[in-house]
Amino acid sequence: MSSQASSRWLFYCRPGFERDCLAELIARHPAARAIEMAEGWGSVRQIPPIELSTLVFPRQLLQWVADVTELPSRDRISPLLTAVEALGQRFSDIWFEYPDTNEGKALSSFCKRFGPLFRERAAHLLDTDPTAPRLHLFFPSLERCLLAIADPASASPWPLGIARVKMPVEAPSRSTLKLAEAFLVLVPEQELTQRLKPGMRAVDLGAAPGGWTYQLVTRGLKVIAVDNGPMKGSMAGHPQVEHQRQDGFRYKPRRPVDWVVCDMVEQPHRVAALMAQWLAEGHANQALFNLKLPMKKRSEAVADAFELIDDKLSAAGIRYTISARQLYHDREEVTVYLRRRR
Ligand SMILES: C[S@@+](CC[C@H](N)C(=O)[O-])C[C@H]1O[C@@H](n2cnc3c(N)ncnc32)[C@H](O)[C@@H]1O
Repeated sequence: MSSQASSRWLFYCRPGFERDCLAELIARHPAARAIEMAEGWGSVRQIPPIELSTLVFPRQLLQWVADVTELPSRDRISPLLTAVEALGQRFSDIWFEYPDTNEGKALSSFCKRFGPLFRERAAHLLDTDPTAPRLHLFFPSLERCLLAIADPASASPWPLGIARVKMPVEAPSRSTLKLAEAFLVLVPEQELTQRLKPGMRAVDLGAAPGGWTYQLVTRGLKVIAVDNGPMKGSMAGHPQVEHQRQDGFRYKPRRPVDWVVCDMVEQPHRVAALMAQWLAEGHANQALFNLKLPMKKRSEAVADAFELIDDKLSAAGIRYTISARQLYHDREEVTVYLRRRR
């Protein structure tokens, strides 16, 4: 059984944050309505196309085109192929996806087996043009598949919307993964090597035990690590690291640095105000920081932090760009990249 519609959107997110996605979409487009909400994903209607990079909670946003239900276990390929052919389009690629949940793990094994078999039968629907739309076959269960389409230029370039990063063995904490992922997701790929390069200087506020500092050091930066706690492992006494045992809310560098990063566990409005102050006073041109979220009204807390940053930077006459995302390695928090524009 298959049904089609064209003005619907499918989003993926961290399980438990579906309502935050919806709140964010409604804040942007008050006419937006939920069609379906499930663990780790949801579908909405009545919103015009939105750039994923301007959203915080969704990891992926795709145009929802069809819903194929009652897939028979003996042959899931035929009904799906019929539904895909009915779209009358060719695709640069086909991705096989599932919710990022415990149940999704079983679906992941299924997708690994099913993907190559389906792709073989759907070879005539593939286009060599890499800018052609990408087809996503999203399996909420073994019996159901949502067909959705991505514009490869604006959708997340990672399966499930998750940029996988490897845990480096020498990093002193798992938090290191957060900063590694943030650089991939929040800094435009073509700009990363210019904006983050050897010889630059950074301040890491709330640095201990040193996972974020490690990411900066391995990219050739010199880091002032501010924390009353000890730096550990490879980051203790490292020649590129100057450890300052000071309060991160009071510390200011003697001369401007290229980056300030901040992972202090604090109220989001305090961190937002501090980061805006760093840019407004010219201590750094780029800031990357975490905002720890409250239990409720999380999208409002992010919007309030953005407003506070805008008030402070506008008052100082500073033009800036800001983007934020709840990363795969973020739990009850989001990561923000704030950059002064010349
Ligand atoms: C989540 S941990 C940081 C982990 C670190 N980013 C890493 O990757 O290893 C938070 C750190 O912030 C520090 N912190 C909290 N409040 C602070 C303050 N006011 N000044 C300096 N450090 C602070 C804590 O001591 C703690 O080490």
